[in-house]
Amino acid sequence: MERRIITTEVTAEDERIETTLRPQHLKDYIGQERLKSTLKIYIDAARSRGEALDHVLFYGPPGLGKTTLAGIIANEMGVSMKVTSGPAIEKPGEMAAILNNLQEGDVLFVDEIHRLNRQVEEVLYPAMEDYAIDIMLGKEASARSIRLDLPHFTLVGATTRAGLLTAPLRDRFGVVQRLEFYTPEELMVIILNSAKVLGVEIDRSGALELARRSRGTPRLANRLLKRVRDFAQVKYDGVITREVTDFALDIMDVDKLGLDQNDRNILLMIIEKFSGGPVGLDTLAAALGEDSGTLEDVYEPYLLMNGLINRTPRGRMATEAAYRHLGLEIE
Ligand SMILES: Nc1ncnc2c1ncn2[C@@H]1O[C@H](COP(=O)(O)OP(=O)(O)OP(=O)(O)O)[C@@H](O)[C@H]1O
Ligand SMILES: [Mg+2]
Repeated sequence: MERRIITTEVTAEDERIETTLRPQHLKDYIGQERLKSTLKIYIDAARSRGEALDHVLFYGPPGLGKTTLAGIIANEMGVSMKVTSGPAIEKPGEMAAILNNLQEGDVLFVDEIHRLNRQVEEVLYPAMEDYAIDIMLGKEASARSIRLDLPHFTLVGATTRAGLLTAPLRDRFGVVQRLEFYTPEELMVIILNSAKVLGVEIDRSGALELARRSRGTPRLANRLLKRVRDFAQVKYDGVITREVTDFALDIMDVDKLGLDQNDRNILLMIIEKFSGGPVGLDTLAAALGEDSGTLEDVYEPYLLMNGLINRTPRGRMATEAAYRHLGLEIE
């Protein structure tokens, strides 16, 4: 698929602005109310006992704030955070070294944790359960393993693909939390905050419209805010209003629901090529030239949430709302 402004993948530009826009404390983190109140209880309890927080797994679509939450946990616990990711660690020894360098209470954040290979993952089992690693010394007949104690630490794992996590790994997390899409009202608050940090002038109706078209995703909201600001500066007097937002997002091909051409292509494919469905995930992915995992975890959740597609035992179906949204007649 074509490169899109509304991609939820991290771009180089995002990396720069995300560090400045990322909330540092729970009280500044907008939305995810249920998750926040649960987390707050665990954090307060661990702190009052003077213990490390239990291991936490965050899952959900990209750009909803998993990495941000990991940082917040470290800040709230008053500890440091070490960051790594599933694909970055190739050998068990590398994981053992990372674990061995942690300080008491530290947060180890493992992004894309579903991509750890099996041997590396096995190092985590005793580490998470008993705060220990087993190290093999010697070879073959003379081989023996010694157990090395680790400081009590908190593993925070993040994944967009919870279904790919192995059961033994998933079971070792005491806290498992799913991130939800944000409401337009929540995104509006995030946008107004970001605008302040970026020194952009925006009015409430501009912010709300931008929020409605950001696919429930803060990362997109921040990215679209920056693009709309460019339009406001060049074409208008610098202030982002509803009119500027509409103008800019229409040009960027982001529609009223926040769908872009790629999202609409998925709906059109189901409707036109597969008579509205049902069509199996793999068949649909092949027809679109897209990876089925990406289709399922990146594109589908938002379409599902908006009631544009249904998942049935026989495959995906376009709903009446999808026909209506695209201005098509139901056959
Ligand atoms: N609740 C929030 N309040 C304010 N800003 C937020 C919130 N959640 C996320 N953001 C903003 O969105 C950006 C993306 O969030 P983050 O990087 O934490 O997402 P993620 O879930 O880790 O995504 P990925 O799955 O792609 O790694 C952050 O830099 C931050 O600016
Ligand atoms: Mg992240």
